[in-house]
Amino acid sequence: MSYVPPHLRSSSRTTTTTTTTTTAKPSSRTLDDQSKLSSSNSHINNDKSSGGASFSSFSHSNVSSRWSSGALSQASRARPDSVVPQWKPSDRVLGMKPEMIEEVCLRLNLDVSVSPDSASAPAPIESFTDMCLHPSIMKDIDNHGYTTPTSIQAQAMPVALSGRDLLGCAETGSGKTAAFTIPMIQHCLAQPPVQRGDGPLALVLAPTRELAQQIEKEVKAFSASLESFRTAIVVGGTNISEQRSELRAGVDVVVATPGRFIDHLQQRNTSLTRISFVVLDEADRMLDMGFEPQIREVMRNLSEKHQTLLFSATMPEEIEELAQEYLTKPVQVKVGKVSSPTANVTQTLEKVPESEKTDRLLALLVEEASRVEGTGHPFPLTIVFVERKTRCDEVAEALVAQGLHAVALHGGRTQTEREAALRDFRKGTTSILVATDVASRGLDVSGVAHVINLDLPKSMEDYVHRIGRTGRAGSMGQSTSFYTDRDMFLVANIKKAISDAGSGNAVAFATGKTARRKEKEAAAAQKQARVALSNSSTAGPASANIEDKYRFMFADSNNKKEGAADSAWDD
Ligand SMILES: Nc1ncnc2c1ncn2[C@@H]1O[C@H](COP(=O)(O)OP(=O)(O)OP(=O)(O)O)[C@@H](O)[C@H]1O
Repeated sequence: MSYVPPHLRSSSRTTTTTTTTTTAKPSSRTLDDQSKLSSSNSHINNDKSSGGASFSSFSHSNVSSRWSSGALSQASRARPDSVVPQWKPSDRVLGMKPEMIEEVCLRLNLDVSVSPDSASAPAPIESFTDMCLHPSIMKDIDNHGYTTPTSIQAQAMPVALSGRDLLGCAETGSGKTAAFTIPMIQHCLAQPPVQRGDGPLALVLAPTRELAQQIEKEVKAFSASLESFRTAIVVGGTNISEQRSELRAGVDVVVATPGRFIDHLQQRNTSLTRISFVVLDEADRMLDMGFEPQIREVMRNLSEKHQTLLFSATMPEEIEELAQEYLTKPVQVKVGKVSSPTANVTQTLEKVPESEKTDRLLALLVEEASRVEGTGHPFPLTIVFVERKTRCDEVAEALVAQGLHAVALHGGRTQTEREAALRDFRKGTTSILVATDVASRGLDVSGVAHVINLDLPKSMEDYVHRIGRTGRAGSMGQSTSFYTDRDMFLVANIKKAISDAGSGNAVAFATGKTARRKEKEAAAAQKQARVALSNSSTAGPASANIEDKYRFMFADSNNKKEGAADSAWDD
């Protein structure tokens, strides 16, 4: 196959209208659901500060929110108090001795810590049965095919079920979603039923629409057997009026991107009044994307008695700052080394001049296509990450022109296009997804075999999340990253990760603002050095002899600061 450059081809993308996805089940919670729940709970008290106390005396009078009270039409009706489910694990777990707990933590590679003035963390639980969950949730866990909790689930679930705040960190693809989804549903079942005009009982905020939609599916899956459980997805790019009716009717759980959720609060379509369970998934990404004001606004206006869970595969210092501000005596659960690439992915680095990247990508993919041809196997699902939206379209077009099944996913496409791209990729009808960082966090597509970084990301954190789209849930994956001279600082880190993984030594990277500043400074210093070298080796200020491979560094388009928003902004 020969490569046709993008400028010689025509683009025929169409724009379509938007849709909305919401879940509504008819009636409010049945008595049966609640009686099953109380039988699955014990009668110990739970308290965030002590590890167990009752929230039953909770009152909303101290909530100073613009949105939290009186936001909806039925504001005059007294809101029921939130309840901390009086949960306890099985007697077997309750009887575990400290040395047994230590042995389980060691075996599951768990690092659990609490602040000195708070109660110790609940014991990790190695079976779903030992969690004494509502029978319908147990049924749905079974239907989902989960037999044993993953390490993060083993520890995070009992923490969440006991009403404590949590800072959870575990590698990509390790099951963090169910670690909060399952306890969240159990928590909601213990609350007085939601009525029309009530705000939700639980809120999950996620950085991108795709991730929010995926989490909503997971909530639905684990609440499928609960007749009355209602979940709403609230993301930008979809029909706001349908979301409004859904929210006003009253839902148990809202899964949202921050911007759109704030829109609904401002329009008084929902409120924070009844929220007693909050999850910030990929919180560091939300901060990166500029959602900090929205997150703070929500967190500041919540009722006093609520529990908060923060999850990510990387734990930059901003997250720890956020945790300090908004978590009350949290239990910190870390699985393995924090912020390191998953050991399930074989990482390869390849130096490719900027101008040759697309050709090299095509060669790689065409070679792969010939390898599977005639074997009866489909082309392995592959994600190609690029830096910018425009490049994303160009690369996808280049691949399609070669007869490969590729589609672009980025924040510049319509919601319908984004959903269709991901749906086709999930189904396998499109085997190559060319994406910006909008797809780098949390996306779980089973069978992704290869992640290719056509452009390296800006930080090690993003690298860890990107390559974590493969090698999930214990499967093995492969990553190939192209790099140029401008990426040398990041490349040094990746090389270290590869050599450490080779020696069985997962390495934790410095992450967060400081690390990113250092990465930027190092890149700028390298660039300056190259400019100086280039100037001194050429005849004059025109620097006409800049090698082609360095030209991108001087081109105007390269200086345009499109920022994280270009790759991943969502609302
Ligand atoms: N206990 C379990 N048993 C079997 N499969 C599981 C279990 N828990 C989660 N999984 C599966 O593992 C995959 C990864 O889970 P999930 O998407 O929650 O990972 P994650 O830790 O949130 O990853 P990321 O950091 O990339 O967001 C999913 O396909 C999920 O269905």
